[in-house]
Amino acid sequence: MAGFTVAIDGPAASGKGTLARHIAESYGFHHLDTGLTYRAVARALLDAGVPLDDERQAAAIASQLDFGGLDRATLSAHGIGEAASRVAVMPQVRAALVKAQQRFAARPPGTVLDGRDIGTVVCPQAPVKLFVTATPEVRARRRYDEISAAGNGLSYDAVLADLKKRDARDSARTDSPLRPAEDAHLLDTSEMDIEAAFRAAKRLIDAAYAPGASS
Ligand SMILES: Nc1ncnc2c1ncn2[C@@H]1O[C@H](COP(=O)(O)OP(=O)(O)OP(=O)(O)O)[C@@H](O)[C@H]1O
Ligand SMILES: Nc1ccn([C@@H]2O[C@H](COP(=O)(O)O)[C@@H](O)[C@H]2O)c(=O)n1
Repeated sequence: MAGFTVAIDGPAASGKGTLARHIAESYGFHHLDTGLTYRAVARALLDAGVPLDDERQAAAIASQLDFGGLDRATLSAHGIGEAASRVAVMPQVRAALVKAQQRFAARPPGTVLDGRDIGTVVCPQAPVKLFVTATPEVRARRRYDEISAAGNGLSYDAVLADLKKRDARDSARTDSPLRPAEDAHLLDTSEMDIEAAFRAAKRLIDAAYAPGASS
């Protein structure tokens, strides 16, 4: 019996991961930040001194990735996002990761996956799809605050430029570009705090989710 899946997509630093974690905690669902899977492949290539565009080696790493060992604290470093988005253009890497992400998505009683292609490719049958956005300036401000609080010295302008560059690459790639699924609910959090975004998502989930029933 398949579990209930909440599919969350959106551009960098839109707040999709924060929202996904709140939903998972509130409903007792398993959460997968699929961005970490692309980041882990990029990290492994960088550590091994392998060029980021070596599709064969990248796909081999992707097909053996241990989803249980993804360490958000180290992989979420700002610089790895750029490397991950270069790795994420390669179809063989995506195919390997999507297969494992789909296995994860079937876990009972339910799952929340966040990324760029969850509603369109990984879980097109998900009963609830959210596309989380905010203006580039708001997203850059949030990410800048996060990076500054961690003691790192990037300027706001550098963060904004990085986010725009990564969003452009993610949206323009041929395989599984960043875009909302046709049946996704748009959630613009530019003027919402984390709690308001969660309340809006909860209304949509509660309208579709009956605990104990299969999806
Ligand atoms: N609605 C919100 N209001 C204010 N701050 C928020 C909101 N949502 C998220 N944040 C903050 O913005 C930053 C980015 O959020 P988060 O990491 O969830 O984004 P993301 O879309 O998952 O990013 P990435 O694509 O890099 O994985 C975090 O510091 C988070 O605490
Ligand atoms: N489903 C996904 C998730 C992520 N990516 C790529 O990984 C990069 C890093 O993701 P974050 O969510 O951690 O920022 C992202 O820029 C994408 O290139 C993806 O393609 N598909």
